[in-house]
Amino acid sequence: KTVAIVGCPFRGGQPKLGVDKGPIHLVEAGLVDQLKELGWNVKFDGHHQFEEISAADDPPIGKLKNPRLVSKVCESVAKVVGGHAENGELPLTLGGDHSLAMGTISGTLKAHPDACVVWIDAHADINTAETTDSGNIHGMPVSFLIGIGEKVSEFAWVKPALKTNRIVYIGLRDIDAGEKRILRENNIKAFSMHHVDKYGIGKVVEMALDHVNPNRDLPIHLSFDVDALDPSVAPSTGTPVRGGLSFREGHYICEAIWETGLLAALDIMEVNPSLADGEGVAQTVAVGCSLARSALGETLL
Ligand SMILES: N[C@@H](CC/C=C/[B-](O)(O)O)C(=O)O
Ligand SMILES: [Mn+2]
Ligand SMILES: [Mn+2]
Ligand SMILES: [Mn+2]
Repeated sequence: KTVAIVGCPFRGGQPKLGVDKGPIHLVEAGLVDQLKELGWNVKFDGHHQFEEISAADDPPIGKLKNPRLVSKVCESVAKVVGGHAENGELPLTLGGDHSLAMGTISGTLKAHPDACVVWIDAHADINTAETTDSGNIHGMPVSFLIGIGEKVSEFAWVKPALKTNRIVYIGLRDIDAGEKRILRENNIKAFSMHHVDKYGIGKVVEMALDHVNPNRDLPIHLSFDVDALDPSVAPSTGTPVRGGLSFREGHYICEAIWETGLLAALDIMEVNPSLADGEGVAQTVAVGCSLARSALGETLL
């Protein structure tokens, strides 16, 4: 089996510097060799170089910031991820901010139209152009993927290919009012940290998969935003929120998804190596690598 690492040094979906350095830190922590150790044939053709669009050429559209840049980058990522998936490889996208998931999931759905999405995050990332307060597009990718909200012509390439019953969230705890309404109105299944506390992570993952993959026969795209983890576990990330997943809960999710044998694509997003102190950065990068390993077959026994 081949895993294709797609390094995406991109920060245009959010304002903090440094998240574009996530991929290089993850690779330099030894991720390629770690995956080879697990028996994977690893394809890594270097980090993608995204063409810049100057701020002067990319004024906000409504509230949306860097819209043309985000759109262009995500469109190219969709082609790359879709290409790897169509080659029968497993694309492992390293972010970079979570707006990239507009590209990765579009790519996966092109190769696997019946794929379901397991979205691990403190946030729902489902704001539309109308509901966003920040205008940061890393808070919006899911709305484009399911095709809700006013159309933004720059994003016309994003097909509404994700059905609302094919996505499930785990780890939510910082949702905007508009997003709560969208989740409710679209009957989108979401397991917050309340549910994790109430049922335990094992039951939550089972219920999540029962919802999006009842017969365990659909390919799974796992999109993991490291801010789903508690900030004590992954401090170096742009939008940390207290009360998150423990180290083990995060890794359990990845192990359980691997156990299904249905993993088709993986995103490890929002590692920003420029925010915490040295120890916190090393810890966050190491957890990004270990989550990837767990999702790709590393077991404890
Ligand atoms: N909901 C907030 C936060 C978005 C967080 C995005 B992240 O999950 O990708 O970190 C916003 O819309 O700005
Ligand atoms: Mn490539
Ligand atoms: Mn996110
Ligand atoms: Mn998040």
